[in-house]
Amino acid sequence: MTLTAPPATLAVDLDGIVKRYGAVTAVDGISLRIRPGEVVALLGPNGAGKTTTIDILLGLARPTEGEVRVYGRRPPDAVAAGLVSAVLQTGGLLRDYTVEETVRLTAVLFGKPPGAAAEALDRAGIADIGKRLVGKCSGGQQQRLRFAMALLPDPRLLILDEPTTGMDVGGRHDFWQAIRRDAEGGRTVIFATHYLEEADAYADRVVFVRRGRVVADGTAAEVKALASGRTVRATLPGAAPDRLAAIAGVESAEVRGDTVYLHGRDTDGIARHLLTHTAARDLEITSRNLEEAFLTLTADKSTGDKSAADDRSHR
Ligand SMILES: Nc1ncnc2c1ncn2[C@@H]1O[C@H](COP(=O)(O)OP(=O)(O)OP(=O)(O)O)[C@@H](O)[C@H]1O
Repeated sequence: MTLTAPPATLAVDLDGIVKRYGAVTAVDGISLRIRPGEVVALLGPNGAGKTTTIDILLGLARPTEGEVRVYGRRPPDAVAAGLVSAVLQTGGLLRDYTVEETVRLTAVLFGKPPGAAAEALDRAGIADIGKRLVGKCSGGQQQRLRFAMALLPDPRLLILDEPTTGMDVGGRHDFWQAIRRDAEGGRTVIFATHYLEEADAYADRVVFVRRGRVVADGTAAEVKALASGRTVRATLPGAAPDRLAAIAGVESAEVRGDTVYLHGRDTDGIARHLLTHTAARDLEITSRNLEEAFLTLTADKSTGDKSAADDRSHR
């Protein structure tokens, strides 16, 4: 997919970003273009550079090298203009205020009319718990409160750094429902998460970061295919692994008893070969899940297609 829009219309344009803290290189050359309205998940193991990238987008850290633009502006200018806001994991809430008071106070700080507070509560899906004390809210409700507060400047870009850590399944579901509903109005959303199923379920696009670099970038389905291809499983008694590995398109072959497992990207071609040139039967083609893709892409011996990943990072 090629991006044809001029750079000024991009929500985020990171170009060759490097961030060093002394001897530590937290970000090692990230280039990423995000269009308005995209919901993008940043995934990666601990220390991959996700938070540092987010800090750079929020103007909290300055890159050592490279250029960054948020809606065509330097991050501090974009934040000052109310184009960007963030939902961070902890802090920022006063336990003895009610949910409604908290949002109203924040609206006053932003110079917004009281109606803005009611709208933000509604958008975050917490209008019904407006009278509840913040200290009595669950983790998920508190995150939706932070979301409501972040919505007050009506930002064009919303950034969330691991927003659902510690929430139960129901809380996470409700939180993401509120974010997704809001994003349907065209808001750009970037979130870092450790929950792969969240990226799979809620992001239009998944960016895998490892050691400060983008190792894969695409839809969850594309990233899964890029990372690990698919697997053809078949019953084929007496199969020799080296002959299977020689079939066009096979990247790895495994034999367990009478069952063979052939991994590759052109699984249709592999299946066709098995059916026409061997006695294989009971064929089954399966995708690996995002969890396996993640492990493959972030392992030290990555089998990810680096050149394809690089192409995608410049979309
Ligand atoms: N202020 C800092 N000073 C020194 N090193 C830092 C600083 N901030 C981050 N780092 C280092 O940079 C690397 C990237 O950290 P970062 O927090 O961006 O990763 P992350 O992907 O967000 O990880 P996690 O998922 O654990 O939050 C790590 O090795 C971290 O220790």
